[in-house]
Amino acid sequence: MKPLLSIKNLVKVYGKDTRALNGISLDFYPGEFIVVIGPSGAGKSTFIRCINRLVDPSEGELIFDGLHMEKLSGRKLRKQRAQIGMIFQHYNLVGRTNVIKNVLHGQLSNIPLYKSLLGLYPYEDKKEAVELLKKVGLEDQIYKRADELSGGQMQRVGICRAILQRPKLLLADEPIASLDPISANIVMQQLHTISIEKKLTCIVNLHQVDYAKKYATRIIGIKQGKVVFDGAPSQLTDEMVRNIYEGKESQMTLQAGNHPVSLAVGQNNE
Ligand SMILES: Nc1ncnc2c1ncn2[C@@H]1O[C@H](COP(=O)(O)OP(=O)(O)OP(=O)(O)O)[C@@H](O)[C@H]1O
Repeated sequence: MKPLLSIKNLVKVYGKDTRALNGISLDFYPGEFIVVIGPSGAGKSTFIRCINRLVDPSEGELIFDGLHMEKLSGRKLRKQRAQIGMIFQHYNLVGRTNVIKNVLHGQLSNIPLYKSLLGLYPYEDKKEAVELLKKVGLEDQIYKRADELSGGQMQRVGICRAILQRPKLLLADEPIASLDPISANIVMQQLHTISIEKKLTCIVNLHQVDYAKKYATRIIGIKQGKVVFDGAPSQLTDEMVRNIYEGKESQMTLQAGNHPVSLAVGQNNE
């Protein structure tokens, strides 16, 4: 199978010497639900933001759907980025705008500016927006201002907006980090269900290893800007989790699904 996204030797250096990503190479395949875990400051957000070029990589290649993302700019970059949905920790909704309009914003890149300013969204988009909102249990909140919703509800709107964009790849940067446990569970469940229904490839940054094990088809562990685990949830033992979060020398190779993967727990990053 051809990867949807192929990342080669990705490096990100902030300023003079903050090496947030230290040579990451990974292939992601259609339909995978990937969860990225790792300690604070490991480079998870930087990694996910390099993929859609919210952060510009310093070195390396990002081949998404056949195009080199790292080489694109202007209209071409916007067009390619429209194929990648993004869910943010702090939702990034327009607070004063109602729920359905926030969801319809997912289609902004596909309709002329004057139409969006006049609120002239295609009927099909409005229909799908309502269907998505029903799916996440927000059918009664459609005309409510976004800033009147709870955090969990806001994130469910964020999911609908990203899905309405009809992306090939969905990125989620700590989607449940600001939520209480009950809302977090609902959001993860809905994100997972919708991704499967829509046959989306998902890359999700999480701090919660239990959620990673519950939902991921594949877990990537990042530490000090390097991949230190790449495998199926069943292969992630408690000791490996400790190693990812604490640091210990060991090196092994695993087979994750159909993809041969190399696993290096706590490898030396110098
Ligand atoms: N805009 C920036 N300018 C300078 N340094 C940055 C910037 N963003 C991140 N960093 C640094 O890059 C490293 C990786 O940060 P990043 O936010 O990617 O990690 P993370 O794993 O997502 O952490 P967390 O789980 O706490 O969000 C850290 O050392 C961080 O301080």
